Amino acid sequence: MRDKTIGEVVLDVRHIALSFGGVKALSDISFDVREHEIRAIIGPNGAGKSSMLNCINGVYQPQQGSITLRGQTFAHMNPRQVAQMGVARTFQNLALFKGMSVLDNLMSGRNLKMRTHLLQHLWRWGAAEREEIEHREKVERIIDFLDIQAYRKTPVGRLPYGLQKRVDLGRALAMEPQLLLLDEPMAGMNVEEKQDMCRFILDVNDEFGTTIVLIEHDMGVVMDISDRVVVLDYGKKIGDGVPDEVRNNEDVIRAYLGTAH
Ligand SMILES: Nc1ncnc2c1ncn2[C@@H]1O[C@H](COP(=O)(O)OP(=O)(O)OP(=O)(O)O)[C@@H](O)[C@H]1O
Repeated sequence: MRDKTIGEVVLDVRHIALSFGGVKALSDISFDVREHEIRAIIGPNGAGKSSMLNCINGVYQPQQGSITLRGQTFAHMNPRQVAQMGVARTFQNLALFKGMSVLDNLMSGRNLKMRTHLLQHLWRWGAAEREEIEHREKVERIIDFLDIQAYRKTPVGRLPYGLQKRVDLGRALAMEPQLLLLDEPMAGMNVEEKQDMCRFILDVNDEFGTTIVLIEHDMGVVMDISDRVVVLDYGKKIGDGVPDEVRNNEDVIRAYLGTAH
């Protein structure tokens, strides 16, 4: 494990329950995430991982439980409010504008950070221009960091899937998040692309100090990079701890042997 300092609890999930009609997607789920951690949520298909992430970023409203983000507890917060609290997210099926360039997609990630609005643009050209330059500089830094300079003008839809996932990570990073939620960032990638993505996740964590919650159904991929792992199965938490504890947990072994993973 790398040498790094794990801090205070920044996200505290308590007794979350979520149902869709008769389907219990999540039952009494509790776990916490500490500053600077890479925290994985793993589990077989349908275990409730995406539902959990959707509760954290305000897309789903759980019927029970609470989520505390940097000391602020919320029952009903919408995704925009959560984003304004410094939480960014990538999506399993990508949330990119396929016809737009890499650069413009990354600029779209800075929307929340833009202070000057249309009216101000009309009255205060200078301020708006300065702000635009500042945003572009931030985005250019992310482009360098993710090593995608060669594609900055390319429409995202023309890029191979692995690179599109990297751009989606860049769009989330453009929000300068304190907490980054990654929804299966390695899904659908070949081995080399997975290694690259692991490297970028570790670098984001190291260089920006970003706390990361990562969901994945492939246990092997996340074990090397995660500080602690929560395991869900059929909406219940069956394991929680450092990778070695989770690897040797009998309930976890049983859940994974019972599936095709
Ligand atoms: N919007 C929804 N409406 C109805 N049922 C849902 C909805 N979202 C999730 N579910 C159900 O909740 C359960 C958990 O699904 P979820 O997508 O959270 O699991 P997952 O662990 O992310 O699975 P996967 O690895 O396949 O993405 C499943 O039974 C799923 O069918």
